[in-house]
Amino acid sequence: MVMKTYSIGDMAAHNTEQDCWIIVQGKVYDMTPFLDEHPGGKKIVLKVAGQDATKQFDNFHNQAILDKYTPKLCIGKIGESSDVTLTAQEDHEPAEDEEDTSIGFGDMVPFGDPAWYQDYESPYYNEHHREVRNVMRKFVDQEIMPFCFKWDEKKEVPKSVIKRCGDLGILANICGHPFPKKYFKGKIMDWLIASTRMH
Ligand code: HEM
Repeated sequence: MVMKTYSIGDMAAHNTEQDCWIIVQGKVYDMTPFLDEHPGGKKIVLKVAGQDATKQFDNFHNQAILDKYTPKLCIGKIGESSDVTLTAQEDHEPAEDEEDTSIGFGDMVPFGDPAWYQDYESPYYNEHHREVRNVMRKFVDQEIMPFCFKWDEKKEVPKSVIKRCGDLGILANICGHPFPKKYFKGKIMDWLIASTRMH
């Protein structure tokens, strides 16, 4: 069967929840009917609607998933002539001290997520949490996600990653309070101690 060819320019108009196309490995996928079923949630897909999401796809899935869903969702391919790239921003994460308010967290279903996902006012959810959340997200996006499938296949997480978690103060989370300070250092540790004092 001959595949319909689209240009990058055609993609831009299909960037909403009612009409959501993405490019993965040069092919065009109409995600609209699949958004509500997508196991990773619809919001993450909508972030890359109308764009080339190959990198994001590769971060979270393997080829078998693409092969399985191609007959159902693929509507064509990107034509040769499309020399413009409209790649979804990989480095979208906010700077350490900056909260990304462009989009919330979770599925944004009212009462479907914990209230703090959507950044509702809360006396308990404060700046410390937001800072820790930003650092954690950045760490996971940059240092965990790109490698997690490889580690999964090897059935082994490199020791250097555990050490890095220790250096960042993340390992302290599993120790509970009082934290064994001498083994942990870093900003997160300071925040954990500060927020524990506040509660
Ligand atoms: C052709 C397009 C896509 C299809 C068919 C698809 C399908 C799926 C499927 C079947 C899963 C469950 C995987 C599993 O259980 O192992 C999944 C999970 C997920 N997908 Fe997609 N997806 C697509 C595009 C995307 C894109 C573009 C993103 C990101 C921008 C994304 C983000 C995620 C995330 C975060 C998960 C959850 C991963 C996890 O829990 O380990 N997906 N997707």
